[in-house]
Amino acid sequence: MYLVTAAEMRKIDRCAIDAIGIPAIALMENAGRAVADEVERLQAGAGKTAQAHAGIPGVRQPRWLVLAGKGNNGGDGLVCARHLADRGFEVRIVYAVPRDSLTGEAALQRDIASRIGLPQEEYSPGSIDWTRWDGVVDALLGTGTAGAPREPMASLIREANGSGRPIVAIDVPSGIDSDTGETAEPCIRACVTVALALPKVGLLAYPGADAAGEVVVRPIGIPEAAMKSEKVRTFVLDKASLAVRWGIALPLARKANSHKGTYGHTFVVAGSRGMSGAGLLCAKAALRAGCGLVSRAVPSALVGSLTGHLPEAMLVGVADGGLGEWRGTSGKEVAANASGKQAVVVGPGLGRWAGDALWLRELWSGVAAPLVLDADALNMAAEAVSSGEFASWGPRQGETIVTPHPGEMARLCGVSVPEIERDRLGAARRLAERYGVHVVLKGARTVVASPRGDAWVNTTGNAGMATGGSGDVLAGMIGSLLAQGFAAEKAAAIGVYWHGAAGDLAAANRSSLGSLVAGDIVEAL
Ligand SMILES: NC(=O)C1=CN([C@@H]2O[C@H](COP(=O)(O)OP(=O)(O)OC[C@H]3O[C@@H](n4cnc5c(N)ncnc54)[C@H](O)[C@@H]3O)[C@@H](O)[C@H]2O)[C@H](O)CC1
Ligand SMILES: [K+]
Repeated sequence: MYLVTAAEMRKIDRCAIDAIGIPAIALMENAGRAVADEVERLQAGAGKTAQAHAGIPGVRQPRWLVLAGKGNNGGDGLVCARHLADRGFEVRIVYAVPRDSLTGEAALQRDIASRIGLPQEEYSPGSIDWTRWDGVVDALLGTGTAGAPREPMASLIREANGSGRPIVAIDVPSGIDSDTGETAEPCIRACVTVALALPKVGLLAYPGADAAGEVVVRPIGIPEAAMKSEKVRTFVLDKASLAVRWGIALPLARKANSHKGTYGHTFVVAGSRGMSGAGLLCAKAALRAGCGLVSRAVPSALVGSLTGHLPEAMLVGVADGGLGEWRGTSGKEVAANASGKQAVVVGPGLGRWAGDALWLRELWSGVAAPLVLDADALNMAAEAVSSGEFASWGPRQGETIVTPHPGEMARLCGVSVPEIERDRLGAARRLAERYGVHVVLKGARTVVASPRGDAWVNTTGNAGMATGGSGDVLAGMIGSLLAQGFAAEKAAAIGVYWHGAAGDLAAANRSSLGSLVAGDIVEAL
């Protein structure tokens, strides 16, 4: 499914209205009715509507407040109020603006609401008895939001949040930036957000995702032709998108008539003295993700102690002068060992040493296969970027995937972590386009961005996966998928989705998220 910005939604909307000729008021009617459906569903969960509808004596009507702004989001709210009233709800409309400031379709809906006698008032701080109401519809601000909610709307939002009533937000919770997920102070804290036609980026990206609660996407009658009129390049990374865009489903199919050579050979360059677990997790994840063979390169002094720990993987010792660390090895030799493999993963648990950026450069240009750079390899690359040295590295032969967490991403981009977190999608996209690499920006709602400009926002995973080794597992999985022949964008997207799904499965088997460890994710694959 597409994931859109406010501007993209506006263009799609305009195409449906202006080019195709669907009246705006029809879309608004569908939008308001869809929200009323969700309110009814929520209220039915609370038990009252069903009983009231069944005419059970003594059961009072459900009571909902509709908070309306002056734009089309407010108009959607007024339609919703009308439908709720028709379904037996007691409703009251509270305008956050002077009633006569509504324009266009919203003004029309205001007049309809007046003619059918729906109770309406203009907000004045402190005048609402919130205890009287079962729930609240937030129709204050939608995709036309500019900046933080202004007074008196801001006070109304604070009162609504403080009321403890369930809030159903129309399209987006008022106060979020629909393009980035940034939240203003104040911002509606919804339990359900009904996204109209398509989900907006800010509903998936944190902290907007927290403010949105459960996101329900409802069609409002915008034809597919209008959706396709705008070249949207951002997608929700979920089961449906993988199936629709690429025909991919998990578990990945395997041919009956196949052998280990069919599924490729992953070369893992990871782990060193004191950090050998990173390499183990990475290699094990690669095996569990389905490639035919895994070779694990380690500083040769470690070969003895690591032998037998992961019998399915081969160990390749790289001459290290007896140090057990990568600083004693030659990047050229590592690259030579990688030759003939279908994918190479470099980074987890490497450590850092003087001159390591030059070591990485040998792999950058010496490895022909697709390459995954993670962890310390990213810090080496960041150093090369900031010193200007990276400019001379030139393009690689195979595709490159970088898998930074926000800290590594900030170093790669030469900005602060909050700057990355403010617009994760934008940051990932810019890095991908600038360096011609595929970017996997990790964190809650991992972003996958390709150098062609396409991007995905992941929906799987949980806070239990914020644990040491989780990233090593992901790097190994992506390497494994590359080795199996998936192009970089697919390998990254499938890897990210699957890693999160495995984490969710692993979490379901534990009583607390905090007790999840990276090895559980590997086992859940
Ligand atoms: N997706 C669709 O095809 C449809 C969406 N609909 C709904 O329309 C809104 C977008 O409506 P729009 O009129 O463009 O903007 P808003 O309603 O979000 O509000 C704009 C309104 O509010 C004022 N304003 C802006 N920022 C602030 C602020 N920070 N504080 C106070 N006031 C602010 C501004 O002056 C504007 O007048 C979309 O989200 C859907 O809900 C259609 O109804 C159906 C088709
Ligand atoms: K809203």
